Amino acid sequence: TTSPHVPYIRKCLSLAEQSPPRPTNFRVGALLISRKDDDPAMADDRILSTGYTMELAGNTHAEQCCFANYAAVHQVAEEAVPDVLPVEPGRKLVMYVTMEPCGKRLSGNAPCVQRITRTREGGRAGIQKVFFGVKEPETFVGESEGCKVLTAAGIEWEHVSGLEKEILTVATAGHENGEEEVRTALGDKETNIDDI
Ligand SMILES: Nc1nc(=O)c(N)c(NC[C@H](O)[C@H](O)[C@H](O)COP(=O)(O)O)[nH]1
Ligand SMILES: [Zn+2]
Repeated sequence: TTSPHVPYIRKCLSLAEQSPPRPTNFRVGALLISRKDDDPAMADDRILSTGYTMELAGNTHAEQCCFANYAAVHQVAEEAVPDVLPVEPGRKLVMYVTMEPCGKRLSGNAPCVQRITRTREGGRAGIQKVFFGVKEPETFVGESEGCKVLTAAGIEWEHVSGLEKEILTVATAGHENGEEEVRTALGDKETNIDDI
């Protein structure tokens, strides 16, 4: 059976498809959701914001745009998002992203895990769980650190499997040899000698 989270990842994928292809990053989509506790059918979910890579001006990431869009609606700067996220008894905040939030960026800009963990500063509940459809490939920063940082901040995360190939194909559409990158990331190592 497929995970009930797949439709959310698919929605993030449709966001990612709106991202302008670039060789220097991945095309990613993100959703910020308010979820009722003990609602396994997730029937009472509220989508608070969406974002995709380079949706907003500059070298912006999907999660960054998701927060910035929410901030704009609440007339604050993106950095002030933690102050305007809803705090409602019996509900929690979760995030869906096609790709594991970045723990490091070659540009040196603030990584998205930092934007996520800071929602919990000052004793706020903030974002409690992050669901993503694929781990970040090693293309830019090698072994991804995102999940480790989330865990260290007490934020749960879950890899929702099933859409890896689609996610990686969209993510690498602007890359020189995206197909090769996808195969490598999927672990389809070249046929090795003893398989012949
Ligand atoms: N989770 C995530 N969401 C995105 O929207 C995005 N573009 C990436 N990409 C991760 C990748 O590691 C960085 O794109 C490179 O490290 C280059 O860094 P910049 O993007 O130029 O800051 N990751
Ligand atoms: Zn990022």
